Amino acid sequence: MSTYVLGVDVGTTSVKTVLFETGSRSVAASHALPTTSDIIDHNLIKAKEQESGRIIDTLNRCLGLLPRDKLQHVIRIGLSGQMHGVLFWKAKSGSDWSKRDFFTTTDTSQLVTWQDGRCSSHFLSSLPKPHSHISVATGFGCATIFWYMRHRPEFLEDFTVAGTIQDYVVSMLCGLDGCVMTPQNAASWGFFNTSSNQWNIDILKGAGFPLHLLPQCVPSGGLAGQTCSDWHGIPAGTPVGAALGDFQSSVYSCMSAQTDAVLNISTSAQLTFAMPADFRPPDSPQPASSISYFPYFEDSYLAVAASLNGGNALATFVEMLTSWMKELGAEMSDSCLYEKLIHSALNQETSDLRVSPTILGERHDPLCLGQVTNISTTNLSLGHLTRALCRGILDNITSMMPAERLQQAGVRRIVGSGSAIARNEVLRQEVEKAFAQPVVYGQNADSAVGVAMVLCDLL
Ligand SMILES: Nc1ncnc2c1ncn2[C@@H]1O[C@H](COP(=O)(O)OP(=O)(O)O)[C@@H](O)[C@H]1O
Ligand SMILES: O=C(CO)[C@@H](O)[C@H](O)[C@H](O)[C@H](O)COP(=O)(O)O
Repeated sequence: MSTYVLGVDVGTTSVKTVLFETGSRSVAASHALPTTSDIIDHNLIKAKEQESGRIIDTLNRCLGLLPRDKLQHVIRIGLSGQMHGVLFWKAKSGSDWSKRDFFTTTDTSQLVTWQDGRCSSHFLSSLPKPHSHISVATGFGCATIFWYMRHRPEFLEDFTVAGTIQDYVVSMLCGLDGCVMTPQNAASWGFFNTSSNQWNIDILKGAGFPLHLLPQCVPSGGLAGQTCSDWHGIPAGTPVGAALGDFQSSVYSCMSAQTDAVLNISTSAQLTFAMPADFRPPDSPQPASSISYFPYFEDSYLAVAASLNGGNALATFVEMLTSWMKELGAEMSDSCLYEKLIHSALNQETSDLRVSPTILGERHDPLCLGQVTNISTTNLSLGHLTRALCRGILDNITSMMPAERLQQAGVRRIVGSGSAIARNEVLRQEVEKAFAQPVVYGQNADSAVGVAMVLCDLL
């Protein structure tokens, strides 16, 4: 009889689910659905929040699409998801299981995501200096909590637990009172030391930070508990892994050699390679560096250029066109627009138009926003713009991780992953032009596959 590991990735744009067959180590079924959970709040400039209830509803629908007979034979569950973000809930009442074998959200806040820009450089410079090699940026969980502490302390009084969206799902599945978090996600919140795997308790305490909101740290690849109830046909008592970062999970799904670099483009974009096993990060943060070192498994690290501007730059372009067309009295679905844009750029092999797509800035240079330059009368077609935008996304990430750095690290191959790459041939063409090394492509729904593989490897 076949058994499966369920892998779930709660991404910024979509939820992905896969059933990974343990015997053949292959994907038996998978689904992805957009969450359409973005909250538009004109009162809070630069806020980027998502409705956690809609994300969980999408998760329920996505699981409902998987074959029930196979779900009954799931022996482990792994979750990954968007890092850095934070949501808050009340212990014991964060979810409602009364609707049969799935849960919905109850006393939870919205999710403040990694794209949130409410913490200005001025605000960040007023925070204590972390004892960590990772500097704190806007959109990082601890920075967001500090922001609430200073600007809306009454908001925090409503909640007793905090975590990333993937940690929340794990807590609800296991019926935990608190939240457990792996170093992969904890590092993404800031004020976490990856050498000792501990929060900067003394520094945070000194600054009046609400320490009870810090999750308990458990190893990446470890278990958080067991399902407290039947879940979409998966029997109660099934072991659940502590949630991983989507970045590390996508790398796990497709990095097969030490000489591979992985380029993932989903909503955001990351270009990364594995550091040698004996690498240890510097003692203090280097906020001006475009390369950071994120914990992988055990004591190992990935060097990463983590760009805030990946597939979201294309999505913003599509949104902009949709709103212009609406004003002009025309309508077209997003998927139709993507198809037409990609088609027009495939017919426009190069462009002298230059698009710098850094609409969210970058963590090492938050004030450097997007630009369009070299505009002439002959390069204004949709084909030119789409081609230049795709090239700009690649130019930006390769400027953050220069070719010499990849060469020095001995990178011999680029593995492309993420659905922005999988669904966009123009982007794939630009990826292939951007690197001296050959490019191969990973699986679809990479992070969900990766986290399922991690849980399978624990068997
Ligand atoms: N119909 C489409 N055709 C091509 N690309 C698309 C389409 N819809 C979304 N995308 C791209 O996919 C990106 C989202 O990828 P996804 O893997 O779902 O993100 P995440 O893992 O962050 O949730 C979008 O930002 C956009 O660039
Ligand atoms: O920024 C980093 C790491 O610092 C990224 O690896 C991290 O995955 C992203 O910020 C978020 O997790 C969003 O991921 P995604 O939804 O774009 O897949």
